[in-house]
Amino acid sequence: MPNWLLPENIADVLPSEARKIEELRRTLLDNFRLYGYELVMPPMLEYLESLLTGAGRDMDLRTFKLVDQLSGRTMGIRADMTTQVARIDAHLLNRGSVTRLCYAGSVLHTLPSGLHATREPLQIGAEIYGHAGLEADAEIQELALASLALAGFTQVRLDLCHVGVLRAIISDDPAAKRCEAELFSLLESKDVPGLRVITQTFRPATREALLVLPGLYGDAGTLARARADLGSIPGVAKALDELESLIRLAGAASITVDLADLRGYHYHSGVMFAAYVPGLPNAVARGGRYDHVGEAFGRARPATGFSLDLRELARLMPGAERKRAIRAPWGNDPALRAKIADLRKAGEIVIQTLPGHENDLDEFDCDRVVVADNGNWILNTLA
Ligand SMILES: N[C@@H](Cc1c[nH]c[nH+]1)C(=O)O
Repeated sequence: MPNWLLPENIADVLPSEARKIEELRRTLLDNFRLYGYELVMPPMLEYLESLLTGAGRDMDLRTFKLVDQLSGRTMGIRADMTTQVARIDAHLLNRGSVTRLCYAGSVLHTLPSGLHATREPLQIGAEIYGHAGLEADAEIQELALASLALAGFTQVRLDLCHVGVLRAIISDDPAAKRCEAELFSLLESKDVPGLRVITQTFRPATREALLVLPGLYGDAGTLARARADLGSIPGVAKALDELESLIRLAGAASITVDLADLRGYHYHSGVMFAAYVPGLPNAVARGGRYDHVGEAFGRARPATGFSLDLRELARLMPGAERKRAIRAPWGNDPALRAKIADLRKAGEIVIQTLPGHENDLDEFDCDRVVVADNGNWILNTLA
């Protein structure tokens, strides 16, 4: 085995891809800043208990674990940054008012989420703490759509869901509550035969409602169907009201509803959404409300946010144009060095040709060259 072989679903990022990713990272973070989001940088690894606080079993399975040689305690490498940021809000900042935070960093997954998915996504996201109203969810959805638009995706569909519907259905049925984790995964995969089997021991009303859920997807009219089928269950109407209000707040965005699309790490507590672009089966961004995570860190704070994988988004973006650049000779002449420094100060890429490499191909599209002209260094256009 060659010693440079990388593990499965782990890859180097080569220059042209790295440039796309990095430019997108900067663009999105700059845009978050325009909305008032402050950048935070949680650690790559931390003690397992704090890392998994508030998150479900899926996150535990996805987290790489190792032993800390200093303390002897088990540490985990983050698989998701959202709960870390919730901890920062709950413990470190201790602000009473609304706090908007954003972040970008690598996360690691023990297992890939799909056959070709990376195990090292580059997660970027934004979160609002301290506002329980749907206005915060609407802002987060707007920001998710704005981020995708900045990446060149204008035809985006938002798929809405509400975890309160499932929770309301099973709340009075102890047998169903014990199977909550299994129900989540059966609903996510719309596995109706599986649902039929698992619900056999549930109350008939719970069973009936759960078997209806996978079919409740489509345009906003789905909410009326859901009301007719499930509206009498305490708690369901409130969740559907929230979805309806959010659709109204979202205005022009293209929105669909899928009441079984509960994918995620199961820390969400209310409205959830997934963003889809044409031709791709997997969501390019996910988000939603997770009001109880802060509580686990000692401070209950309403919370909502979204995140996406920059590597995946950059891969899907139309090919980046090669950057225009200037070629310059190598030399020690102070006038040449000053000319090059001025050009770089003005934001130009200037590549000095090292001796013996005059005929090498450039990674950059060099359309100009610095040449000597009567004792001056001037810029000439390259054919
Ligand atoms: N981090 C979540 C999405 C999210 C961000 N904030 C709230 N939810 C996920 O990866 O599914």
